[in-house]
Amino acid sequence: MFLINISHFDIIRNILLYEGDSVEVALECGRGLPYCSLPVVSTSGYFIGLISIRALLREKPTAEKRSLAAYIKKVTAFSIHDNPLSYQWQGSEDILPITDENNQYIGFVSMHEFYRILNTEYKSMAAEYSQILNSTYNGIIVINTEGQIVIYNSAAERILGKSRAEIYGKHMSVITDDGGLMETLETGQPSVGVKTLLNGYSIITNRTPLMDDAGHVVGAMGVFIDVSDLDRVSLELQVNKALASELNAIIESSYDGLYIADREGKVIRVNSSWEKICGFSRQEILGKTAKELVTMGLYDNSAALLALEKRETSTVMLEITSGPKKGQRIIATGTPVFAESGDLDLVVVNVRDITALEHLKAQLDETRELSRRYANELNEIRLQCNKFDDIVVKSRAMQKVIEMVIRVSQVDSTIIITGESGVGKEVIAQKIHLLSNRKDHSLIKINCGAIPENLLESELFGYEGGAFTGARKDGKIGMFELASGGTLLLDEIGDLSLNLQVKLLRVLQEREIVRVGGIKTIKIDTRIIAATNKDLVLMVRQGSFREDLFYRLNVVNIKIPPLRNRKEDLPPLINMILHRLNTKYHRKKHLSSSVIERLYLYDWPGNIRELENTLERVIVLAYEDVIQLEHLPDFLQNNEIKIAPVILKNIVPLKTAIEETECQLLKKALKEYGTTRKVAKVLEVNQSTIVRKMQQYHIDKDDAEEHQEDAYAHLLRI
Ligand SMILES: Nc1ncnc2c1ncn2[C@@H]1O[C@H](COP(=O)(O)OP(=O)(O)OP(=O)(O)O)[C@@H](O)[C@H]1O
Repeated sequence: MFLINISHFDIIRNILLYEGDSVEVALECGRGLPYCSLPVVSTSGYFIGLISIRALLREKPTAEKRSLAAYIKKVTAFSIHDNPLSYQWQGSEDILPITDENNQYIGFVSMHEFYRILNTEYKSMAAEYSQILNSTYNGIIVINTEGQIVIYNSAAERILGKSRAEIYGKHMSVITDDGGLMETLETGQPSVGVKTLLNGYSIITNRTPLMDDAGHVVGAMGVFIDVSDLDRVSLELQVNKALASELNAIIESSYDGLYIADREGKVIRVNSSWEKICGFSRQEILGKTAKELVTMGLYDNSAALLALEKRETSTVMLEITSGPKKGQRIIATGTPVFAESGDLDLVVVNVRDITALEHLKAQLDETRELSRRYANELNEIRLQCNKFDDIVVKSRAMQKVIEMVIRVSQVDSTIIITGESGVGKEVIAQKIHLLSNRKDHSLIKINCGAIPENLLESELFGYEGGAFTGARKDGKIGMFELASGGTLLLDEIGDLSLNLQVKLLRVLQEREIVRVGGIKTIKIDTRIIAATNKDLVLMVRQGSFREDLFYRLNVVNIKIPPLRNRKEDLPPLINMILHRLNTKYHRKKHLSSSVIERLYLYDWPGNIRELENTLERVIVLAYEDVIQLEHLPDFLQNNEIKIAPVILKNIVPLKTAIEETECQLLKKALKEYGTTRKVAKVLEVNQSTIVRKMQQYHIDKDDAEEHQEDAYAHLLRI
């Protein structure tokens, strides 16, 4: 392509003249030939010059032979190696002599032939140049000195969005954005690598002025390199780079040690955690195969190897067998990663220091143990709750009592249970005993008020043989000893004589007894629970109960509120007692709603025992299955029952009694009726009086019930 050689031309070799030839020979030789000139060659074959036949013919013929030498025109021959394209023909000769590099004459080419071939060559060159121009990916525009577009290739059409037909020969100004080509034409200055956005394409332009041999600007060429694809690729590259650095950060920041092996098991990547856990640097292992690492004795097993072999996620426990972490136990999981083709691509191995896991396991075990203990305790509480199935614990006041019972049952401290007759003191003492560690031993109850003093002493302490008249010969063991390991309930403790109070105090202090008539002290392991419906504080004040004994007994005081202060317990109590009685007497009795209402309104001064007795009497005596008002005893038939009598237990100043009565009345009414308006209506006073009285007695509507019991205690203490 574009490489033409003169040897490709039709070289005429055998028409020539020698320098010694005469003019006549030359004329003879040139006759009939289509050439005006002929080459003259020396005898040694060098090219000398050209002879113009026409010039010879113009000469007058003479008789003597004339030498050619005078007519030879010196011209430069064309070397066989010269490029015909660069040949500039300036003379009038019609042949071109050809010589070799040593100026040895070869032949000649007719000028006609020379230009014909050159012309053909130029045409094909032009076509090829055009092809090249149009097939180049870069847009090329060439303008002449006038700024007219003379070259405009297909890529330029694509980039500028204008066809060649529209543009060709037009002034560059037809293109809105000329890419600075006119400027190049004007300044003659090239500019390279200017990036612009042209017609939506990202373009780099190179502008070059076109110069002639004299250095004049004869045009300008602009090359527009479309880098839109490049930009896109570079954007993709940036995204991929960011993704890679993100991945890198994730891998590096992983708490688990990670190493990645290729399909041959060769380690291609390792993170810092892996280095830390295993004690090897990445330089030591990168490029080595999983098998080599085991053979080298770094560790004794390989999850990567296993995953490669099995082609599935595999976990192994391994031990580091060399390096600073020698002896470290590790859990490693190898996960194979497959390419879309299904071929195994990579293995990702995740390692974790098992010591941390073991630590976690220990924590888990501890937590499990803790929850097992809690579950047991919960179970225990549930069991304890079941132990209250046979009694009613509905009201908040009774729930508080039971909570206390559960707590005190776990310790051996002395307890005093106080409350009116029939509220359930003995029941509570039994519960404490049954819930305590002493439950497998006896609970012995002794009523201190029911036995004469001298008898009570020997009952409690026992006696030695012959201690007194009528005493057994071999003596008798007392209640303190009998209840050893168990519980002794001293009921009606308020009825204990002062003499026995001293003795009891000693037992409580020393935890030992001396039998009546004996001298030997006997250690006892008996829990003492005392119970009374008397006001021991008052008795202490009056001197009928020893203060020191009172404090000894009063370590824990369980106060059971009277039934009238916990009416929520009444319906379930009625149900429970009815069920028990119906079973006992094989009846199916139930109460009419008016009876239930009447029972609710009654104050039950004899508490639960009174309720039990009343219901038993009704169940036994009534014929009908549904108990009506008329079946109730007289004291319950009274319609005025709603107006509860004020029970006076002690002599107190009138003003105090009135105030306490008012206070109790208000609290009770508030509890039952809720609003001051309703209370005012029931108590038949103004609402403002109720509000004023509440302020006077510092009554908060919510704690009316809570403080009821304390109010009684306060009243009794006066
Ligand atoms: N919460 C309760 N639920 C069901 N029955 C109860 C409850 N409290 C007490 N009782 C029953 O009430 C009756 C009287 O109880 P308990 O003998 O324990 O009272 P007390 O206070 O010891 O009486 P006293 O002072 O007269 O000795 C018993 O039959 C008992 O079973």
